[in-house]
Amino acid sequence: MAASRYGVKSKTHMLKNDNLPSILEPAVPAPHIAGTKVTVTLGPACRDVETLVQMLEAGMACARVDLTWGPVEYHMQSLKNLQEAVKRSRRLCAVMVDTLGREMTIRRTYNLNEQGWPVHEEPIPIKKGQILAVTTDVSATASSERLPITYPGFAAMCTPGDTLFIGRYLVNGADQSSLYLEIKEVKGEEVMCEAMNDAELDGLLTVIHSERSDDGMSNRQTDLPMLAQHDVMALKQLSAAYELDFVALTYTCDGGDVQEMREFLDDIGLVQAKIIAKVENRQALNNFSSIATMADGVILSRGNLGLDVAPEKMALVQKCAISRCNLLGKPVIITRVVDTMVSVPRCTRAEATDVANAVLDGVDGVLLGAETLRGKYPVATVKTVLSICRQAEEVFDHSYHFDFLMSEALDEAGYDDASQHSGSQTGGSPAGGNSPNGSTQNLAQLSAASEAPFSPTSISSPRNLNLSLPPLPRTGSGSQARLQELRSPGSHKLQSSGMTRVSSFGSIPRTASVQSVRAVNAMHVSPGGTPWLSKVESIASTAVRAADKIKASLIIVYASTGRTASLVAKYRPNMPILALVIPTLKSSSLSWELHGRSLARQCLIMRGVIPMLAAPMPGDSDRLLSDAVASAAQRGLVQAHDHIVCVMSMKDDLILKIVSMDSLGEGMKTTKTGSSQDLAALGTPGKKVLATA
Ligand SMILES: Nc1ncnc2c1ncn2[C@@H]1O[C@H](COP(=O)(O)OP(=O)(O)O)[C@@H](O)[C@H]1O
Ligand SMILES: C=C(OP(=O)(O)O)C(=O)O
Repeated sequence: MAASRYGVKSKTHMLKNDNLPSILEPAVPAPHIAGTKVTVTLGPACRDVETLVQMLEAGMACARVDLTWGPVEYHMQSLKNLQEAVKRSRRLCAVMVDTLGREMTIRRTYNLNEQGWPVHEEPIPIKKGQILAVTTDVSATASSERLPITYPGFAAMCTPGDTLFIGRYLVNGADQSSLYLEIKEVKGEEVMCEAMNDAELDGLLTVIHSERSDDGMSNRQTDLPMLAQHDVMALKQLSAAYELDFVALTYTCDGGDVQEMREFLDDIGLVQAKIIAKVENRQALNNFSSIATMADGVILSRGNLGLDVAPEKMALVQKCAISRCNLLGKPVIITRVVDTMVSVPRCTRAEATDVANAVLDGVDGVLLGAETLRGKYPVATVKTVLSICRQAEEVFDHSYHFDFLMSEALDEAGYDDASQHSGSQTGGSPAGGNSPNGSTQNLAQLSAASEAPFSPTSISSPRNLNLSLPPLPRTGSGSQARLQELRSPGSHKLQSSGMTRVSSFGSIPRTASVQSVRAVNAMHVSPGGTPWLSKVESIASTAVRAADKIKASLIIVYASTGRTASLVAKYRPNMPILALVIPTLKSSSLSWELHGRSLARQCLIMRGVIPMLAAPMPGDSDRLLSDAVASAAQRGLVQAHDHIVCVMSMKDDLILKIVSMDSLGEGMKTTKTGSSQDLAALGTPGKKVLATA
């Protein structure tokens, strides 16, 4: 089980319960929301206040507005409605803004309907076998013969033999509005293509280019700007009016993109917003380790990914990517779960199995797209997905997951005590990180099309997950320059800082050095060959182990950045995690602001985490905890005599504390001295402090 510098073990599904009759019993209706979180795309089908209230009550944790489509005024109104629904339902909901970024679309005229949502006129019919041009000629009108594309550099991206997919925004790829094309010739600004199927092109048409070649991919997508001008304007406008918790980075190419995005968000004052990197093509899979390391979370855009990756590789890519995110402790979300529910009230068996398998794989959440944007059953979709998740969580083998993480012990490199181990390690494993004999498969290899050499047996090898961190400089140079252009003149922070700025969500701080980030791959084995953990992660994992051993009903984690809470969530305890967010006072120019609400909402995307915002300036420490416990009892999270494991601090030391519920189940049992019950470590009641960080 020891970790290897050649890669880490892949995780297989282990069911805690394989008794069929008992599996058929309904999942105990949980008083809290399922551990796995649902993000909903707001659009015409669901953005009225009443539907939003129903989706919140059904368990929606996060709402996404997507700048790819719809005017910013439309999204402003959606967020206004959401605010009202949150107030009415008294439920927390995180806000995610998704960017247009490198997305390419076909230029078509449209009108705005009375709600301000764009509607196109007649669909464009295409016949299988016909030749048509995708053109960069801006004067062209969209027709069956010529389709003008938004990206001026498009023709330079294309080579005969490449394939194109043109489909309605958020389509499933199998409906009438999905067109597959093969590029035959590139003539100046006209890319001549043959249609592979009949289609009726309707709505906003997105274009996905897939290179024919697997080796030596040109990665020309990198030349597209990382953010569109529209994104920059919209992010500024939306953030002036609403608190934005997450920004989704479309078509992330590598970790460098995430760094640039962080710089940009900080520059426009969105310092609290977390970055969720969207992994949508093979290039992103090639650079997956750097993306997952730098970002606060990852969305596996399975629709787009599925167009660039051979079908037989998709499941393997998904499992591999989820496993890596789990090892890094980064929230990971998948898309395209129940496409069928766009038009019918019940998902297919394959979709239901897919959702459950993703939960067993270790996913944190699912993102609903067309299902809620334009689907007929948005509320039923949220309910269906969450009940599948809840049922799968019942059989998720938490101990196996815990042991898997422990055996690999991949930790947050470059943070606190990590650096002391790095010296003797960084030279040991090359940045490419594959085994010397080349036996390790990495994500890039898994994603290669079927004609590339690939041994199907190798995926079952325990040494298949190579967590190598690819070099930071990327293959293209376009986006960095363009982002500089988008910023105010004279801003050269990126070049001058000399530091790699990365995510701090439960893992690596923004100011970690390039070396420490690169050392991620090398540092999960100590010089002596024994896996090791940072102190915080050691406490977080110990809390999960302790909670398991004493059969606690709840883990309470005090939170100010969310790092400790996310490390506890990483170990996927068998019980909910209450993240008790302690608000902090921060000065901004002349005024003081209370911070904490955004973190509470951001905790909503972590599997198993239920955020609770503590009162500002809470009184004494014991009171704070007993109030939190009483509140957890009111929410049905704990009952009489239950145990609760708490991760908190005392002076500057991080400690574990185990408290018990009173016999009425209303609050915490207190000791004779009136303070909370004994501290305990791994079932050793009465022992004080356990570890410090
Ligand atoms: N026993 C306690 N009483 C009061 N406040 C506490 C106690 N333990 C922790 N806190 C507060 O909770 C917050 C948790 O911070 P920290 O442990 O750094 O979490 P994170 O990993 O989220 O940054 C801090 O503001 C800390 O002061
Ligand atoms: C790109 C997305 O996902 P998919 O690739 O699954 O359509 C999305 O939902 O924004």
